Amino acid sequence: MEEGKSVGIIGMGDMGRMYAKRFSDAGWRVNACDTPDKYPQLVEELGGRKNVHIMPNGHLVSRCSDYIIYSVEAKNIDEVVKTFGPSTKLGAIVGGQTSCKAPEIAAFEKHLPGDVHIVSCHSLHGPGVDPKGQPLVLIKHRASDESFTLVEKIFSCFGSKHVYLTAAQHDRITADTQAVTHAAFLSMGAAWMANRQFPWEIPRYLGGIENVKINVTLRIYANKWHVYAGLAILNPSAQKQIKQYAESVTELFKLMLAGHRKELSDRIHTAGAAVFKGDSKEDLLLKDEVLDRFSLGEIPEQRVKNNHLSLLAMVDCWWKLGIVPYDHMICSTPLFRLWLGITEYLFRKPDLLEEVINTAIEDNTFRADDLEFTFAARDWSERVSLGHMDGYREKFEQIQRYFAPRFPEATRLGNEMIKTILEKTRGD
Ligand SMILES: NC(=O)C1=CN([C@@H]2O[C@H](COP(=O)(O)OP(=O)(O)OC[C@H]3O[C@@H](n4cnc5c(N)ncnc54)[C@H](OP(=O)(O)O)[C@@H]3O)[C@@H](O)[C@H]2O)C=CC1
Ligand SMILES: O=C(O)C(=O)Cc1ccc(O)cc1
Repeated sequence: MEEGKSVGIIGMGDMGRMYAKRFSDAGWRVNACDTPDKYPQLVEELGGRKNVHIMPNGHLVSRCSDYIIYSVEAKNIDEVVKTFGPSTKLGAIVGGQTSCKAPEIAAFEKHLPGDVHIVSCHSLHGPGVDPKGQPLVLIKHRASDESFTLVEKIFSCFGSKHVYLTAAQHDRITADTQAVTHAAFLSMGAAWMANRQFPWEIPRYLGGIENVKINVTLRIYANKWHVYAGLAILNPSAQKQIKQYAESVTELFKLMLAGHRKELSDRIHTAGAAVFKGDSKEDLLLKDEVLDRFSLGEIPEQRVKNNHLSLLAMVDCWWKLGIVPYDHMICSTPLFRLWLGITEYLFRKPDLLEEVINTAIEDNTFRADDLEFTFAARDWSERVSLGHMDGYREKFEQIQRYFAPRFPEATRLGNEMIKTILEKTRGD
């Protein structure tokens, strides 16, 4: 270990704990705290762990640690850095693990003493995913080469792929990848609840890419609302993406309702050509046999057709915004790779795409589902544009309660699915 250097972690939630366990297992001294009320509980849970030192508050962590990571809610970052930043050890390095860097860097610049170095980070995966091989964004915002080298050395135990970005680049890319992906899955959950459906009980939503939709939606709703609210509402680039997604959903749905086959088909093919430029015979990111393995329900013998409005709108949205999602693979999360995997699966199979367009025009049994999905996409977009955390939370937690009984099984299956599928869709 580098001459007794220590890591401080402020915020011992899901990500902070994962970091603390991995750093301490690698031999680094970890000084960690959460809010003072959680001190006794944290001491009991982790106090006996080798190299881990639980402290009552962030002042104590800040004054004795060499690299301090704020792993708190993005919405609280200003307040927390304001409180503990002035206690930072002279010449130490400070970083944050929030999913949106504009408010985090602003808080550091505002509240940290001038002698403190700033190197921020962002693990592009949730706490239950093995960091090995996953992207880890590192932002050398205000730091000597020596400080940056120390941070890289501390993180080397993760085995993640280091991606070097500025804070602004980070926020632009994560708006394209994370924020808009989450908008799609959040809307699916909202639509299923509005129709009082549990999709794993409905043949239309079982097997193949439907499994990914269900598992990922439940995975998002099983997580904490503030993670998604933070990266949608606080990221200055995210609103535009989420708004375009809602517009794409609405416009495609109107073409379907009006039965404008040619216009719909032309638009879908134009968008597909812009996004999926490569050779259509290239290996697909996802394959049927993998997709079918992870079902929460009994897969019907005969696959039920779907018009996949959510996927068509995603490609339309990328096209309208000039986004080529493959350009972001190096900086992608597991859920983004799954999402890209299923859109690619649809658009690189011409027969399936034609079937989807026919279904969209001819099969009116989807209208109720699509209507609710369209309302949901627009409602999420409006809540994000209004910028009210409480409005976002209320909707998220209502839907969370609806799906909660299935979280344990969905999380287990989702973990397996992500592990299997990610082996095939690493971000390189
Ligand atoms: N979960 C995920 O999948 C990922 C999350 N992130 C980001 O990492 C950060 C942490 O997320 P996550 O661990 O999931 O969230 P959690 O809510 O599990 O953890 C945040 C913790 O910080 C605590 N906290 C708040 N204020 C203080 C304070 N003043 N002093 C000490 N602790 C405090 C919170 O306490 P309390 O609950 O009482 O407020 C909570 O325990 C977020 O910014 C998130 O966006 C990044 C990658 C993935
Ligand atoms: O993979 C995803 O998109 C997730 O939902 C998990 C996640 C959430 C927040 C992050 O900042 C990074 C990863």
